[in-house]
Amino acid sequence: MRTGIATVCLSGTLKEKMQACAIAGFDGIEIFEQDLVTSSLSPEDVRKMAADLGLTLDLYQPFRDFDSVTEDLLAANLRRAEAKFRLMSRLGMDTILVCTNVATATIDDDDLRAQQLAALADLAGEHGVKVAYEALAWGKYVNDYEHAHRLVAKVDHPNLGTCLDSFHILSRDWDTAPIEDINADKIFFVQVADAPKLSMDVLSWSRHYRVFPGEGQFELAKFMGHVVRAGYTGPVSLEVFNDVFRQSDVERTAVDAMRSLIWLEEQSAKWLDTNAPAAGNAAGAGGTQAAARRRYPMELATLPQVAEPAGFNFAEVKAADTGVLEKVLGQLGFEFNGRHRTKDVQLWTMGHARVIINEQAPEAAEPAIAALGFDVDSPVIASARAQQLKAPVVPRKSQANEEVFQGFSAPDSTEIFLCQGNPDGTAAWTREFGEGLEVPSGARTAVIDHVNLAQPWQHFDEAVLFYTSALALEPQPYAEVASPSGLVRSQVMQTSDRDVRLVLNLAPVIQQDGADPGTAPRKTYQEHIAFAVDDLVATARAARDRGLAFLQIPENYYEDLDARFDLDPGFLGTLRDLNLLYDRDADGEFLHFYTATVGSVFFEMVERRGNYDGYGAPNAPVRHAVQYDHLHDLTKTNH
Ligand SMILES: O=C(O)c1ccc(O)c(O)c1
Ligand SMILES: [Mg+2]
Repeated sequence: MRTGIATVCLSGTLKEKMQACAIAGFDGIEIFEQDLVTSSLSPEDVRKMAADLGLTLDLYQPFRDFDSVTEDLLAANLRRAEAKFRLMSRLGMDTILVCTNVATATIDDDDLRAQQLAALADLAGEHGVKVAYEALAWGKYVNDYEHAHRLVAKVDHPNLGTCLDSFHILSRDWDTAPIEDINADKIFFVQVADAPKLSMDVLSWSRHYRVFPGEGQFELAKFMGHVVRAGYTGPVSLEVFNDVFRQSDVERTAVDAMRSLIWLEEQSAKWLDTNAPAAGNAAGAGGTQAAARRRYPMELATLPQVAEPAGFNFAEVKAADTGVLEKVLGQLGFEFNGRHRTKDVQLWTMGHARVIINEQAPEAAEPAIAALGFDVDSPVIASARAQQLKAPVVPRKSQANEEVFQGFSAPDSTEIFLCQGNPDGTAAWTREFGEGLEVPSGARTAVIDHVNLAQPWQHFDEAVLFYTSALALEPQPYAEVASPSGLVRSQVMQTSDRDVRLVLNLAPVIQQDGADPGTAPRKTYQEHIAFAVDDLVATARAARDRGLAFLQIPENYYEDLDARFDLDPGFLGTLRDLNLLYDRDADGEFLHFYTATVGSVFFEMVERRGNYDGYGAPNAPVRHAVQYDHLHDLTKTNH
């Protein structure tokens, strides 16, 4: 699959964008007109720079508001087009995207449109240019790819073809199956973008909220499957208008973009292998699906295959002064299992929940989540996959006879380790802390239930794709939770059996009182690790007896809880007494409590009753508000 990206996806100057695209490994780029017009580089410079960087210049775009116009306007539009064709010849480019008219169209007549497009194609032919006609989802008269292609077919000119853009097609819910019926020679270009499902006008959605494949909710593998079956072999090029990507680090965004195409290529191959072509498609006849896929002219690379992770292997917290972490874990009921024989780390366990306290933090570093270990079938295969998806490798020192973990840095800089757990729930590496520390047991008592990681605003989408593609977690639609410092976007990534649940939170940055203006706001991201136990009330009582500082829940919460659930007064009293939170739905019940925050980390204990599958979402605003209050109290007493 030839990969491409439109310069409009990235921040920086045209030169910076081109360099970042080459570093990330793209085959070619689309030049977005504004990037050229505003550049100090001459078209000849751009042509040379692209050649030097090994990038092909695949598409010049957009050319707007051409068709469905009066005769006067048509003449002006042809003149405008000719100027662009001349420019393209200086750039050494041969394909231009012409999008359907949104602004100046006044005549809704397909015959007239076809005549006008034919005139454009004739002119393009004189300049050796190919016109790729794209239906914008908000085009005045033409906003559907099949309509645009009917016009292309009607004109039947070698210099006029179709541009398929997944956003315009999937945002309108158009059926993608008819793409297969388009003559491949007539598909001049394919653009891909994903997007979250939002209910807003399609223009604003398209201009601000597109994301890279795998970061939204469109069925892009299916879209691509139909494109491949049509016989298309040209570039598959990202065109993502996104406010965040356009202001974040250009090289990093380009790598995120490339990862999305590598992943989409694999997903498209998988889709083709598991979906039978409609009867009559030549390549579908006989043989296996995979063999059928290989008969299509576009070659699709695949990746090392991994199953979903089977569970959390460990969580690691790090601090310069680990005393308070040790205290809190002890109060929660964790057992200290000793120190590692060669490294400055401690092991704490409760059932099969393993927490490593890492003492190798820089001076004055406050407690924070540093790493997560996941159980996978084959750490080597999973690691190969992650590396092919451009995940940055984390070196981890180890001695002879010690388990070597394959590790990667996630976009939020949490280190992700790929481990091999035992079927009895134990982990072999605990031997490095002492013999016989873990009791084998199939029971899922005291395990890591979920981990909640705060995401910097500019890396949220990248994180979703990272965990989806490298770790095979399934993203769920995101929710927004009210907090005193703003809405917190919260997205669950999980395995189908829920043995791994990761919650990504886009946390607003709180400007603390008294912070020096002009200095960067102190990060107040809070992250947490939640452990599931069998009897939360007993766990809470024991923790209270050991002196644990619970997150204090306001009385108003319990009054509201009673109003909503009509709870037994004794049970309500217990919840109130122990600062427990409660939720219930058709599937079951959820009891949980939180510890006070230490550094940027806090802990949660949960009990899931029945098949309760959530996280106590109605309680999240209460937690945020109490933590916010507490943070303010702390900053006030500091000044
Ligand atoms: O938003 C637009 O105007 C626009 C322009 C060119 C495209 O290829 C496109 O998909 C959208
Ligand atoms: Mg487009």
